[in-house]
Amino acid sequence: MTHPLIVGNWKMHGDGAWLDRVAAIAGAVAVPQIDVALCVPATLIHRAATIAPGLTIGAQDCHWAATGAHTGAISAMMLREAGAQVMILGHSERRAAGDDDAHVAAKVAAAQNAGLRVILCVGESAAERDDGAATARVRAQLIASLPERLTAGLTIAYEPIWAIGRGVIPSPVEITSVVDGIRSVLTARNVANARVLYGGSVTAAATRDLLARTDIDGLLVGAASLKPATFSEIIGAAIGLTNLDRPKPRL
Ligand SMILES: O=C[C@H](O)COP(=O)(O)O
Repeated sequence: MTHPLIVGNWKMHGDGAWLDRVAAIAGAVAVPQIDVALCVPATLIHRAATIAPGLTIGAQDCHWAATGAHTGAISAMMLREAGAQVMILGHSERRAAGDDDAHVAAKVAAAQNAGLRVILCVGESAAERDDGAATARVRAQLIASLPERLTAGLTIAYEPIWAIGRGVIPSPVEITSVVDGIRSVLTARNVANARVLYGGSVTAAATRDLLARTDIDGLLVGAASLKPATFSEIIGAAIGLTNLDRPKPRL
């Protein structure tokens, strides 16, 4: 039986008052048959990891250098020391803010060197989808976003940019094509055991259909992770599916 991985991404939401939400989410995941991570703003990582030791706390970005004159930046090792165990990298919102594939690859290397498990995001734009180029685009982006040396603990999140925060989810055929493309890249890089997540407008209602697919190992959840009740519903739906016969345990 595969353990689905559900990752919440709070993006730039949350202050100290939100630690109650962290505690509530931690309470919903105290079961062994599912992996849940919550990627909070950097300012909350230490406090979240302290109050919810049973919940995997993650970061959302890092600098690619281990140390140096980079005013305002935070290294992967600093985030790990604060309590992060996983790191989202290459999110389309970071790419839109200036990260290119080479930056992302360097950050993946930095995070892995710091001992963090990486959730590497890839996804096509609306125009690329309309051109029928989604799979080719995502494959190319993934190839260019992977560093030369990879260690274990890599997860890829397929997040079509046009589906993020829009209330739309790609068709099963579209997801199959892109996820197959992602897995072919991973196989070529000898990381075929990596998990592949889907992200983009995930809701509790959509969770069952998405996780019933055998090619998706979990979900990256944005807006629906902000409210513990909603996120717990998603987690609950995922737990309910762990009794299904999912043939390919990964990780
Ligand atoms: O990292 C999460 C994604 O950007 C999805 O966000 P969303 O669930 O609000 O569409």
